[in-house]
Amino acid sequence: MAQPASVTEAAIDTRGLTKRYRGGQLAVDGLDLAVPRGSVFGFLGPNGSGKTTTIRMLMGLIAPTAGSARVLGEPMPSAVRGVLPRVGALIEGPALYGHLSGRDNLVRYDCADPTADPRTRGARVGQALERVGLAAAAGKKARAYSLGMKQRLGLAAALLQPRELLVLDEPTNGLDPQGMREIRALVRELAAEGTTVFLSSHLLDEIEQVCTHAAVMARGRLITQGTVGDLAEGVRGRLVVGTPDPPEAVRVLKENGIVGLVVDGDLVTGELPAQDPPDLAELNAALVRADVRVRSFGTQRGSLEDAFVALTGEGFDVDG
Ligand SMILES: Nc1ncnc2c1ncn2[C@@H]1O[C@H](COP(=O)(O)OP(=O)(O)OP(=O)(O)O)[C@@H](O)[C@H]1O
Repeated sequence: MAQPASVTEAAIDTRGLTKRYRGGQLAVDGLDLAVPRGSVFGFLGPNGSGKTTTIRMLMGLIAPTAGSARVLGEPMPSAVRGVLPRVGALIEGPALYGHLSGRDNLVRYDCADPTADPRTRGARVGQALERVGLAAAAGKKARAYSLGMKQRLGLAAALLQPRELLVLDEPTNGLDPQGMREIRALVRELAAEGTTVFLSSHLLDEIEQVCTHAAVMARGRLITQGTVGDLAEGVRGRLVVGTPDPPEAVRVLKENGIVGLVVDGDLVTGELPAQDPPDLAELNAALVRADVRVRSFGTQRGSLEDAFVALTGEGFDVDG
């Protein structure tokens, strides 16, 4: 039997999506994004690269200047009423009532959702609190919550109903390492249950830890997208040689075409040239022939950060 189009299509699909703010700022420029169903998709870029603007267009909060977006197979923003109940979103910090308890914030939120069944409300609120680890603190006023607890409460609000897609804008922003680990564990758990998760982050290691796929943004443009493995693999690894004779090692490696040599203590690292890279066994033999004592010899896999720097020619920690 043929699958309905909404199941076979990508969870998020944009064509030439563009946003120019009224002040003239081109925040998102011709974005073609394809988020496969079932993926944990990292939307990566430094501050100001256009991530939040994209998410706001995807959720129908602002209209694009040009281009189109489909979410769960439906055009946005025109199908926003039908799409939003199928999507859990955590955008720009949850809007909470400080004088209400965590539990009452969720009840209030659920009451405002016309698709939510009031008969199951109590049970669903309890489950969502349990899920994000706030069951014990459910009766506490939200203003007494730490930043991490507020973030988790926002996530609980997104989880009050089963969702096909979760859209999380910088879900670990401002959290301590323990809070970050908890959110990441929860994301993995949700993904394992089949929910597609689209999360933005400016943290490369976070994307490498939880995501199956990623897209990289810089100055409003999509630099690259694909599986995290492929993105990191596109970057050549660095050669790393451990030796008590760094000056001699540098000389021999240079003679054999290794570039960008750096000495750090007894470690010598360098880049393998893209054209005609030397055979690693031959390289090792050349070091030994020149009486360079070699303690360790190998290549280090390229990281997503290396990929970003290689693709944009700039460091990742750019403040917007
Ligand atoms: N309402 C607005 N009016 C005018 N310009 C805006 C508006 N919102 C964002 N911008 C600008 O658009 C660009 C992209 O901003 P956006 O918030 O989408 O980036 P981001 O990648 O989400 O960064 P951050 O992580 O800091 O939120 C920035 O240069 C920003 O200053």
